[in-house]
Amino acid sequence: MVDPGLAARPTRRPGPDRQPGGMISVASLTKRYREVAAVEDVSFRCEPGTVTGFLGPNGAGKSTTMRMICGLTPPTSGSATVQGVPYRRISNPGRHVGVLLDAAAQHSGRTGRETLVLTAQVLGVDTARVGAMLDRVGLPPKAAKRRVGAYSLGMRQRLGIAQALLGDPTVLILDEPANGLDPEGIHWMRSMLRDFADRGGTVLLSSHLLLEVEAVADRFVVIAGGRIAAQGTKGELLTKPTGVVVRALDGAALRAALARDGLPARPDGQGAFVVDASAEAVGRAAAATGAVLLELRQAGGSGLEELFLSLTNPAAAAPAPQEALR
Ligand SMILES: Nc1ncnc2c1ncn2[C@@H]1O[C@H](COP(=O)(O)OP(=O)(O)OP(=O)(O)O)[C@@H](O)[C@H]1O
Repeated sequence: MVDPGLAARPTRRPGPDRQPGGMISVASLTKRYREVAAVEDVSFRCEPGTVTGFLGPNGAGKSTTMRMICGLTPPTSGSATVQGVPYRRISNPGRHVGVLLDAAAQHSGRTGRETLVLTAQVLGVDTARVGAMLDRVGLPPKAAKRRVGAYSLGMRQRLGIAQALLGDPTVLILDEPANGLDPEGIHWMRSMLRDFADRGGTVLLSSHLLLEVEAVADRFVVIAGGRIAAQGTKGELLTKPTGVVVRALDGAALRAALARDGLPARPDGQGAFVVDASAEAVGRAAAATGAVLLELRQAGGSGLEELFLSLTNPAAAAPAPQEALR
């Protein structure tokens, strides 16, 4: 549904009374470059109040998808909207949607401060906000006076995030924003994004590094070879732990003991067995034959990283239950 106010208003008053973030909606988005299918039939939604981690290996199609959402690359087919409106139809979009797609694309001859002052003027934002914004992203006054051409990648990322936030948007679309950030910067960015979403904002955040977004994202969209490989919350994507892992000094004796008690055991490939039974039942079976146990614990579910690797590079990880994910 189109929000008529979004396209009609030239600017929107920022402040505590701002509207909740808009929905990002991507429907059957496809982009082909001659024979290369960069993005194929990709659909997902990002809800207000959430951080969506957009994950995939190099060349998976993340940047192309985000460029299509932001109206920079025309799709071959399909559509993308922000709060019901195609990005290009949003009036003064920087007041609604903060975008950082390529931190290296900033004008290298301007200082950081000049870059933000210019952005503020274009957006119709009070240039007095620039100082506070530089402070917020951790660019000290001395750095703000230097030309962007002399900035490190991490400093450019901070400047790009400041630019994205300057119009006090309710939606953030950030492509690999943690690239080049130091550990303190990554920690700061996570807190900033979490706080942004917790105040009702909508965040779409891409990365090829799962662990980078795992700490902050509510939902994950995994893309590989231009197609959606999986999407959902962490809870939806991971298999639940079942059974116990048990290891004994004498594995063969333990297996025989478990079989005697009707407890089927399968080797985990590392000298232990996974048994679909309670720890007590397994412990009692072992005790009855005097087996010496070296380990007895609850089996873990599949980790998010293992899942990500199995979806994006099947050769690198044990198979994941993909059928359950689609
Ligand atoms: N302008 C273009 N012309 C031809 N092919 C392109 C173009 N832009 C992207 N591609 C191809 O589309 C595919 C997806 O690229 P894209 O940059 O979207 O991936 P990505 O997931 O963002 O990768 P990375 O993590 O490395 O940034 C790649 O095979 C890429 O080579």
